Amino acid sequence: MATSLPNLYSFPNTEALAKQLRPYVLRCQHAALARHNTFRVAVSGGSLPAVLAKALLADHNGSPEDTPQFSKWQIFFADERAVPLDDKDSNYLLLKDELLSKIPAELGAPTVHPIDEKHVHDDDTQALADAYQEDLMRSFAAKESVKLPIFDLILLGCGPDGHTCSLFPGHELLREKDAWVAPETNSPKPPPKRITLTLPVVTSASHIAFVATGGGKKEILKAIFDNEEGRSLPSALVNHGAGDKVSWFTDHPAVEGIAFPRRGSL
Ligand SMILES: O=C(O)[C@H](O)[C@@H](O)[C@H](O)[C@H](O)COP(=O)(O)O
Repeated sequence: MATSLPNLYSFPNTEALAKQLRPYVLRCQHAALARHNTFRVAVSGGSLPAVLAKALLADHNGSPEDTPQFSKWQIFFADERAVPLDDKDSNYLLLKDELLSKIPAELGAPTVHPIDEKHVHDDDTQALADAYQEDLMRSFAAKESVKLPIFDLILLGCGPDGHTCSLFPGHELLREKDAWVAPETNSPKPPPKRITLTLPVVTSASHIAFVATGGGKKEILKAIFDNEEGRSLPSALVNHGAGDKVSWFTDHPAVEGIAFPRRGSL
């Protein structure tokens, strides 16, 4: 467990949030490119892709610090539903519609790692998870074997029940220690069959950012940040496991009444 605390940022609205998310992501990009000339990032579904697009596709000033170098990005999915890539429930399709299809040619094209469609209709979702884990192993381990993949950045949402990725409250999967990617066959949020990065992979990332907006998140964020009983919620477990590597990008309605100290800017 980390001894440091997560950073909780709060902004008046999604536009202001996106303006701050941009330099945060680009700082992670520059640090990663300096270290290994590639930027490995994992993204969730839900409302995140739209906010990320707002941040990254905004007008830019052309300086290297303010420019996404998408040709050096490798984009993975923090979780994905067991559906074909053109299904309306696919997180890949969501990201494609919101962001990938709108990247101007001069910013380059990222390498995207979708799930292997040939396993989406298997009765057992394990094969889909295994195939994705093999993709991660090829992408992260190169020649030598690594214990865990270290993402440069993982971008997450937080559900109204405190779930993140497809890690749901009380599910056995929260105790997974060995697998990098695991199946979830009983998701309370439809569709039920999914794959997800596991908690050790999430907390090992260099940077982890949550985006959570709207008054509908107020109760659960209070439980995560202020209440002892919220400690076992999946999003709180990420906070406890990764400490100040975690940054929460919220709007004011989502954190109304929360005692945990907030920061106004990065
Ligand atoms: O595929 C999924 O269902 C998502 O990855 C999921 O984990 C999402 O991030 C949260 O449910 C928050 O969603 P919102 O941002 O839409 O509230």
